[in-house]
Amino acid sequence: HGMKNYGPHGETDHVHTKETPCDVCPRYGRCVPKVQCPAHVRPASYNPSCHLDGDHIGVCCFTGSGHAAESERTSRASVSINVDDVKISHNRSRHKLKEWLARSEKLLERSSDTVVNTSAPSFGHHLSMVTYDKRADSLGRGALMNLFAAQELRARDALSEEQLSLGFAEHTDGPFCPPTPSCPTPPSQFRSLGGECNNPSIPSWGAVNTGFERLLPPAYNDGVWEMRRSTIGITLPSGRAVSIALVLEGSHPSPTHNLMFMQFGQFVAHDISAGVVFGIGNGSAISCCVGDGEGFLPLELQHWACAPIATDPQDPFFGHFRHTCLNFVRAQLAPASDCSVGYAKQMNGATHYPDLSHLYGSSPEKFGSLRGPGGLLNTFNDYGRELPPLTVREECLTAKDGAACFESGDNHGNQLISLTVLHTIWTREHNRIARVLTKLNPGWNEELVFLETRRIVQAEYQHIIFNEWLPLLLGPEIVQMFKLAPSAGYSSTYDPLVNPSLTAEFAAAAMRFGHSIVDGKIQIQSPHSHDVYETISIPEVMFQPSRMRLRRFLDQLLNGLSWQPMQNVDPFLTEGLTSYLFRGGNPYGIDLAAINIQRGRDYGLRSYNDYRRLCGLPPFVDFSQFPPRAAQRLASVYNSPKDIDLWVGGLLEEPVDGGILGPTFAHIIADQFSRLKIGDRYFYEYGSDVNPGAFTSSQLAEIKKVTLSRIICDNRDGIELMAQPPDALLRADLPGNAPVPCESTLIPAMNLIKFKEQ
Ligand code: HEM
Ligand SMILES: [Ca+2]
Repeated sequence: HGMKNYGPHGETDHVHTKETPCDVCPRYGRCVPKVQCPAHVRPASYNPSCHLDGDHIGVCCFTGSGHAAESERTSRASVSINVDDVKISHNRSRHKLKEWLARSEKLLERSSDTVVNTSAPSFGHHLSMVTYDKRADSLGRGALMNLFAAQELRARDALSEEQLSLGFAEHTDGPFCPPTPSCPTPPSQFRSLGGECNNPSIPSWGAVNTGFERLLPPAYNDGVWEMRRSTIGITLPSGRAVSIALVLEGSHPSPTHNLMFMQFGQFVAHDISAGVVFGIGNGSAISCCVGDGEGFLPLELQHWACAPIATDPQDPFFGHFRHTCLNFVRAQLAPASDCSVGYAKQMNGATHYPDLSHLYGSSPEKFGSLRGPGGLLNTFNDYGRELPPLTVREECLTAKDGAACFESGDNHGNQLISLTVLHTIWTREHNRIARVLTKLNPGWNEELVFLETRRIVQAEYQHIIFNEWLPLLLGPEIVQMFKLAPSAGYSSTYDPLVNPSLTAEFAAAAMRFGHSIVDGKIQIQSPHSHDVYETISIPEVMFQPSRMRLRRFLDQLLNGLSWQPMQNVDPFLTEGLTSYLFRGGNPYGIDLAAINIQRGRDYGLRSYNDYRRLCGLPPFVDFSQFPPRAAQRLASVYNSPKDIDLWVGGLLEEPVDGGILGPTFAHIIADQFSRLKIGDRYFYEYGSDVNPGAFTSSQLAEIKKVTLSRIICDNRDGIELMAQPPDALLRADLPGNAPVPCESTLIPAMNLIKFKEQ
């Protein structure tokens, strides 16, 4: 198709290639990929190039391994601010918070206008980002207070723009301090539920309800929280306008990767990244539009978290429904763990680590409701088939009689039926292992069975991410450059100075590449003839997983995910996401592309060019540097190439060798998973020198035999799925990947005997 050469030119140019790279960095500098050294993009920063492993070129970095703002804070002298200024700012921000909460309360009096109807598509959006964790709310309020203090100090010029953006504001504690987690000594052998107590010196790193960090300082219009504007200070084109111009409808199936690659990706995304939107009253969905989108609510009825997306009355889709407003609610903020004031950081409602927090829950309350007797997870026994427990919340978007929605650790497991299938498979894997361990170790109590099982399942899952999913995503070069491949035995890459936290760039843009690989239709195939039994349009099965109760469905869907190709990563998204997302019983849904773009601005992401520079790629100075069609489309909405949103620019790039993503997304994602490896003390590959819950080397060897195909085989119903392709993430029709019986040695299994206590 004509858009294939949509990508930019000269991607491989490196800014520093002119000089000969150093073999050893001077002054204790560390040689890292450019994306891991934000300092190198600042004028006058000295960062000679150097040799990484293989043929890769990195930069000598002198600012440590922190994210942009943090490294600066520790490497420069702190600036102290007048005590009176600080006191005034605290008082004012307390007052302002009261005012804001009162305004929010008042809107409830007009709830028929200001709260989203539970049958509207926007309600599905709300369900995707809601948290029921009460602590999240109180932390969010504290974060707002600290934010007001920052605004106040900035307005009084007590804090410069630079101090703010680089996190210089040390010794300016805000009015709110989040409680410090108390950690056991010696450290627990098991990961905590909420992710705290992982890093020995900063126990809040990576914990649930903490903020996303950043690769580069944010691009808030006021430096604090206002959404980004164009380089010349005018508002950017509406997210919907960009979506119409650049995100097209079309089907381009991947020649190699299957739909399970997509589904596993979303499963991982939900584990590590969960933005939380502001709610109103007792967690209701805020409405910023009249009705379902007939217009903007008058400002006095708009919640302060509203940032609705304007659509043109001539909109090719929403125009038919006379919609001119797409609902959008800004994401909640999290306070800095050291109480400092600064720019807004959005809250992550998941533990940042890949630890199956969306399966087990990340709060004691949630966990308590999921955990069953005997070290098992609770299940719903549906005539002999184990499914996740039915939820008591009203969560099915079209609540027909007999509709079934399920519980999960993160409350978002019903978003798409194939996601619910993965929740089911992993729930069963936990229970499968718990039963074996109970037999092997009759002396263990329930608690120990549970915790040991969880530790093993988390390790299997981490192994699948690093051993199977990432290589197919990033390609061999980038995997090598970022040291992401599993080692032969223990790995020795742990670095306690690395903050594992997710970056805003990863969560609000790069990892959302996944929306491009979604297919609008899921095909349910017969395992024998590959006849298609049923083609399901995805909006039908969003927050509507009732088919899970059909006896043959789970196996059939798993077969379908193996055979059906995913879509390529490109600027094409299915209308199931861009027009009909969460439509429920409505003739229209919402537009995820427009939402992604608006979310990037909500998070203060900088423009695409800035991240190209960070990754060592040349920025675009003129639209004509893009291939003609992309150039024309970009120029039709953006004023300047400097304004392009990261998610849009990233999707326009041609993939890196052996991977499926363009270089900018690939580097942002590689950096993230490298942090999640080298910054996680409990990473499955670390030995007892680092990891308080280390596996013995023979246990680790068993875990490394596990593949996603093994997990699928061991937890299918065995009604229609008898054979499984050895590589679960590649198309079953690829040479060498033809399905084999689940008993085949081509799908190796671990031997749990190594977990029998001596
Ligand atoms: C049909 C499938 C999918 C649906 C319906 C869906 C829907 C959504 C929605 C509604 C959001 C929240 C948007 C916002 O307001 O910011 C979201 C966020 C996100 N999605 Fe998807 N998504 C799907 C598949 C995927 C896949 C396959 C991936 C990755 C491989 C992915 C990665 C993400 C990420 C990283 C976020 C941000 C999460 C956060 O931190 O809030 N999604 N998605
Ligand atoms: Ca997690």
